[in-house]
Amino acid sequence: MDAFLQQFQHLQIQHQDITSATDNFNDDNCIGRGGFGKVYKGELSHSKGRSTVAIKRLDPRHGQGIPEFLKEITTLSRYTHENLICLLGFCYQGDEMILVYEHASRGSLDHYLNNAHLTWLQRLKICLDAAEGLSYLHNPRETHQRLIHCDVKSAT
Ligand SMILES: Nc1ncnc2c1ncn2[C@@H]1O[C@H](COP(=O)(O)OP(=O)(O)OP(=O)(O)O)[C@@H](O)[C@H]1O
Repeated sequence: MDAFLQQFQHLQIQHQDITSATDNFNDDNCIGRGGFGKVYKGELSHSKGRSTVAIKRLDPRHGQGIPEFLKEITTLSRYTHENLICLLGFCYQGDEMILVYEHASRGSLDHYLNNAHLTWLQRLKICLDAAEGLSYLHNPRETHQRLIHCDVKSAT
């Protein structure tokens, strides 16, 4: 574990910074819930500067453990594409396992797709952008292996 933390030191975020950013995981800052646990919105400093972020707090009752947490960090830190949400950092302190992502300010795609004002041209662009992101994952490069997502959806 020490070697892992050393390798990803640049992505580490202090627990105290996360509790301040979320007002101690106040439900008012909760923006969603998924397979990992609750997701909060907050502003904090991370590997790429300071911005609004999505903070995923792992809830062990959801069946995710340390191996899944470490795998998410190892995998996501290797993939960078404009159509993929970027992993900005993580916190592994005491019992806490937290992942920090770039915040998608327009929310889940399913809400966006329900917007009656969305034109067919815009819908087509969304399809192509999503396909480009997937194509990037599917094509192996020097920095990463081929990745098959297996769970692509517009929301939870
Ligand atoms: N980066 C983000 N920016 C904005 N909102 C987010 C972000 N990540 C998650 N959310 C919100 O939190 C909800 C749950 O996200 P999460 O990724 O945990 O669930 P999921 O997509 O079902 O993942 P899993 O497949 O692991 O269950 C999303 O539907 C979305 O509303």
